[in-house]
Amino acid sequence: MPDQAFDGVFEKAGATAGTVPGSGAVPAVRVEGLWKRFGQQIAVNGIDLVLPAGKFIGLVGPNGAGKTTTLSMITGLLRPDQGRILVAGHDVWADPESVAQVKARIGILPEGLRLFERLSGRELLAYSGRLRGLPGAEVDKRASQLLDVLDLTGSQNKLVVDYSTGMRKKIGLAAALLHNPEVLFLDEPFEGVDPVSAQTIRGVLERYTQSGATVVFSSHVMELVESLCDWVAVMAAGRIRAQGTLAEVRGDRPSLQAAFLELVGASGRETAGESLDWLGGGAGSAGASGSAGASGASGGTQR
Ligand SMILES: Nc1ncnc2c1ncn2[C@@H]1O[C@H](COP(=O)(O)OP(=O)(O)OP(=O)(O)O)[C@@H](O)[C@H]1O
Repeated sequence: MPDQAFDGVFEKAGATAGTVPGSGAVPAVRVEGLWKRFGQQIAVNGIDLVLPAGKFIGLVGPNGAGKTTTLSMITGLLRPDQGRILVAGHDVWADPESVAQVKARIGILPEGLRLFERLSGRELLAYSGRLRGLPGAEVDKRASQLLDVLDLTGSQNKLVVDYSTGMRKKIGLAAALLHNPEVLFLDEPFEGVDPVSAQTIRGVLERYTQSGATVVFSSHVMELVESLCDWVAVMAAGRIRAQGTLAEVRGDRPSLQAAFLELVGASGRETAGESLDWLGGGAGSAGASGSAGASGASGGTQR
């Protein structure tokens, strides 16, 4: 869990950008008419999105909804076909210079995280910090604090290639936080992370948002989003189905999960699988007509 030792990293979130995150004046992200197509597939279908600063924001949607594509365009990794994106008031795709300016203000933990495998965890942080232009002593201090809080001090000299999935998420998160960004984008940050590490990550992120910074993360786990986020955007089939405070998106449904299923048109899927009447024991696994020979070399022996 974050403690006093961590104050130095987050106490002036966004100070390097010269703005006051969380003031409410400028949204962390504003997206207007955003489109992305891959061949015949429309991944992002003309979306508008406003994500307020200083919030813990969940971007949720079923598989293939367009979440990763949207986050990639917002973070300057993938060029949109059409539309405008402002991050902390800066137009991401206006020109090459603006992409660089936005990248300096944000941190990213992307999907399918690719790290420099032949560096140790500590070397990776040192490299990330220097790449961000931080002085060496400051990088050392922050790296030590992050390694400590994320329970990686004991593994700091191990090569990243030898890290477990959860350790990779944590060192990736540390690298994304090191320069104290204004907005942090995380694609499935809790995937493959054990409950103890998840709790640690959660504590770090909560503290970070309390300092005025913004976290935008994608997830499939509604309970997690419901317990962490104060703002939610629901995406399906390349469109935004709902966006607003957790209470607004949930409406009068009993849970975010219920609201989500309704919003993405998946209510009533509880009976999905009924057509798989051959699946499972005791349902006549040999089949109705003449399949015993194909499936039952043991001569129809049933266990
Ligand atoms: N590089 C690509 N080339 C072709 N199609 C792509 C590419 N990237 C994404 N897509 C398609 O765009 C759609 C949206 O994909 P995306 O990865 O953004 O969804 P997602 O919401 O992040 O899904 P998941 O929750 O499964 O990670 C999908 O139909 C996907 O197949």
